[in-house]
Amino acid sequence: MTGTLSQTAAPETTIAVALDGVTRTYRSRAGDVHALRGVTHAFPRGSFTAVMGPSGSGKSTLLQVAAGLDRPTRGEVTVAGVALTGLGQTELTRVRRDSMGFVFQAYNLLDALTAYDNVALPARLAGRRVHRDAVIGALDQVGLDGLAKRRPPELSGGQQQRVAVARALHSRPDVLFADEPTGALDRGSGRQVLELLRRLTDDHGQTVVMVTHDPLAASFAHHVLFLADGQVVGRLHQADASRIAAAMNELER
Ligand SMILES: Nc1ncnc2c1ncn2[C@@H]1O[C@H](COP(=O)(O)OP(=O)(O)OP(=O)(O)O)[C@@H](O)[C@H]1O
Repeated sequence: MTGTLSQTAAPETTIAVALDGVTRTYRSRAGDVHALRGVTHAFPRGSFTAVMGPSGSGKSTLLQVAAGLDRPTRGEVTVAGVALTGLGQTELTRVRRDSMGFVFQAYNLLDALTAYDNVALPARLAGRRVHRDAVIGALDQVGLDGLAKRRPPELSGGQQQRVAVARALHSRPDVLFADEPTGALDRGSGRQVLELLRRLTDDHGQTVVMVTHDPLAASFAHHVLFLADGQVVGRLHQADASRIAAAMNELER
């Protein structure tokens, strides 16, 4: 661990991800676009939060900035006690690799590799030793330990997405970021993935931050954070899909 990281690390924190006054302005020839305007929010450890809001409200930008894939114009992002601002690219890459997992709408699995090898691949690419128990453990967590030798084309869409979740969990991340993880799935498969994300938080203390357009998907989360025009405009706790849909309708009016 580098000096910067050890100075800023606070492992006892109950906050997995904190955004403090985060602004992100895109500068373009047509003028400035204020994608995030002073967002302050703490994602507690072991919580499942859905981020919702109308198209263009800043959801993807929030996820990118929280995950250190993009830097805020102003404000601070802290992940697992580490302040990301001021970290160099190498340190940032290391924090991302060690503390964060990512799941996207597209599973991004390699068809030529088995489920096992897809889960192990990021660690292998990073030159790290792969422990069989850890890979099987990650597949077990997503309910696929019996299918470790299958290749993606031999799995359903929902099973493929669960392999992608296992791959993200293999590094034991502090936080799992998911961007529309059920966007490409039918309702039943999507439900399995959402139940899995909820179980990971309830039973294993995993923190999950998920961007979604779908009120039903968001209803699996503990908390829903609503964005509009780059700002946090509402929060719901343990809400059902109809309540979330009503809140979205209000925002889209
Ligand atoms: N690279 C960029 N350059 C300029 N403007 C951008 C860029 N990326 C996003 N924006 C703008 O920032 C605002 C927020 O975009 P963002 O993608 O975060 O919204 P979103 O809520 O995820 O939208 P959607 O639901 O449509 O995916 C939008 O006005 C968008 O046009």
